[in-house]
Amino acid sequence: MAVARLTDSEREELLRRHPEWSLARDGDAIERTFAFADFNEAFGFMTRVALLADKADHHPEWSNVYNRVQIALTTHDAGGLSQRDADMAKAIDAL
Ligand SMILES: C[C@H](O)[C@H](O)[C@H]1CNC2=NC(N)=NC(=O)C2=N1
Repeated sequence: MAVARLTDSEREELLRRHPEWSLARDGDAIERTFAFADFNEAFGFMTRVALLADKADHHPEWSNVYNRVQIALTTHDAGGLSQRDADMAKAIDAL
């Protein structure tokens, strides 16, 4: 399914609203790294993100090493950033 990519000004707005995320992959993704007290906390967070992501049918690209979780958001169906990534960043930031 085709999804619209964000315009440059929409991308800037996304970063303004979510300053802890940064652009990656030539502006086609945003990334954020989270650090927790330990693995249990990190994995609990991942579980909450997983439930959100599946409900939204929008899935993160991520990795976990002990207490750290690195998340990249991009929209495969758009070949870059879309409103779905902005919505997911907002939902993750609200956890
Ligand atoms: C068929 C299904 O709705 C699509 O493949 C969804 C699933 N999750 C997705 N997640 C992400 N990050 N990008 C997508 O384009 C995407 N598309």
